Parts: sequence; C-alpha cells; structure tokens
Amino acid sequence: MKHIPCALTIAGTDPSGGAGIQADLKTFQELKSYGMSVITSVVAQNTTGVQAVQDIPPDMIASQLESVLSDMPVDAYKTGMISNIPMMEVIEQKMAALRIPYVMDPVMVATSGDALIEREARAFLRKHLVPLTSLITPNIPEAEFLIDKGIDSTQDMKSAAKELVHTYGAGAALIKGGHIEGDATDFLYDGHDMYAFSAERIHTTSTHGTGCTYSAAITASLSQGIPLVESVKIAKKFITAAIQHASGLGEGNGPTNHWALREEGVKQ
Ligand SMILES: Nc1ncnc2c1ncn2[C@@H]1O[C@H](COP(=O)(O)OP(=O)(O)O)[C@@H](O)[C@H]1O
Ligand SMILES: Cc1ncc(COP(=O)(O)OP(=O)(O)O)c(N)n1
Repeated sequence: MKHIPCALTIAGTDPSGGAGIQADLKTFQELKSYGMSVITSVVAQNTTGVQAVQDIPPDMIASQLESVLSDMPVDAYKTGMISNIPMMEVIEQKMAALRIPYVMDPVMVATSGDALIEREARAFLRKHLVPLTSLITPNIPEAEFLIDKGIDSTQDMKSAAKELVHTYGAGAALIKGGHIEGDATDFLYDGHDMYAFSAERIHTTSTHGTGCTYSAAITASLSQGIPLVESVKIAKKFITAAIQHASGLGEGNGPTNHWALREEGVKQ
C-alpha cells in the first residue's frame, strides 16, 4: 500500500479559520499531506482579535498525543500556540524521542496584539523545546525576545538566525520579514549557509495567520521528505500567493487564501 505523507500540528484553534489548527490543516491538505491535530487551547478569536482563551489541561494534551502516536505514522510535526509550561513539559516528554522533522512557530502575540503565551513560559520554550527543533520560524518580535536583542536591519535578522542555531540549539532558523519595511524577505540559516527568500511586499491587511500557514506549508513538504531549503522555497510561494489572493473576509485583519495556488492553476 502507498504511504501517504502524514503531518501533525500541535496548536491552538481559530474558529474563524485563518490561523491556528484550522489554517494548518487547510495548508496540509492543499499541499497533499494527511493532516492531524492536537489542540492545546481553544481560542475564541476572529479577524478583529481574541475574545477568550480556554487552555486544554496538560493531561488531555498528553492523551491526544498518545492517540495519534499509538496509531498513526507521523512524518513531520509543527507546534504553534503553547501557552504555558505544563503544556510544554508534556510536549517535550512525548515528542523528544521522535527522530522526525519538527518545525516550531514560536507563537507569542496575534496580529491583533493579544498575548498567546504566558510570560514565564517564553524562557522555558527557549530552553526546553527550541533544542528539539529542526527549524524555528520566528517573526521579528518573537526573534527579538528569543535572543534578547533588538532587530532593526537585515544584518540583525541574519545574526539572529545564527544565534538561534549556535547559542540556543535550534536545528535551523528562519527569521521572517513580515514586520520590517521593504520587501518581505526571510532569512534561513541551516547551521552552514544563509539563504534569502524574498517576495514583493503586498499592501494588504489580510495577514491573519500568515505565520501559521507558512510554518504548516514547510512542515507539509518536510513530511514528504523534501529537503529543508526546497521546503521553505515551496512554502514561500504558497504564503505569497495566499496573501496576494486573500478574499477580504472579516472586519479586521482578514485570513489568507489557502487555495490560492490551486486557483492560479499552479501544479504542486
Ligand atoms: N505584506 C506582506 N507581503 C508579502 N509577504 C508578507 C507580508 N507580510 C508577511 N509576509 C510574509 O509572510 C510570512 C509570515 O511572516 P510574518 O508576517 O512576519 O509572520 P507572523 O504571521 O508570524 O507575524 C513571511 O514569509 C513574510 O515574509
Ligand atoms: C491559535 C492561534 N495560533 C497562532 C496565532 C497567531 O498566528 P500567526 O500565524 O502568527 O498570525 P497572526 O495572528 O499573528 O497574523 C493565532 N492568532 N491563533
């Protein structure tokens, strides 16, 4: 029987469908990986912001992980919103021994400005989960927190990527350029070489869930055995089209369009 590439997301929810688990599963599906999910927090949110958060008890996160891991193959996984230390401990305990690609989107704050992680959990994430990653994908504010320094230029972005690998033990680091002026250029450092992935900046407010979608797209390709640099290249094309062809849904920062490449007729 043919093996279907299987990708798992461990993250919070977005009932409006633009970010979190919902964005991840849509992305896995579009990129032809079988999607699975473990929910860390149920978040009442939409394009205007976060209205309420209900964290799932750590035991229940452990049970969900056991359900998936005891029965299903997982070829690659990603984490998104992990709001507190007990959740991180469970993820570390269940996932550390797995020798499969792990992409961490170190989610801290939503586009709306709402915090999605407890303050004291940030340092724990850096110490315990970052060293398990194959790739970490911070935006600029997240990278600034992780390295404890300001990032004001492309040179700073490149230095941050190197520091995340060499000082904090990430397998590779992709610093995203959504939050700096100029073209939307992201820098990937894999421990040896630096790569730039660039797209023209699109003038839009439809950026809700861009980080979730981008990291899920990378995870999908990694689950198919595609090498890291090529996976990021595919994902950059996917997220750029998704922003470009956003539907303008919602009253606030709208979701991206996960089927944009399919609509464009681009063969994936
Ligand atoms: N306005 C934009 N035009 C084109 N690409 C963008 C735009 N905003 C973000 N991106 C791209 O979307 C991806 C997610 O980046 P970013 O918005 O920085 O992440 P996050 O959603 O985690 O804040 C990156 O590839 C970034 O370069
Ligand atoms: C449940 C959940 N997880 C993550 C985010 C933040 O998503 P991100 O892709 O960084 O996009 P923005 O919201 O910052 O655009 C979220 N909102 N909800």
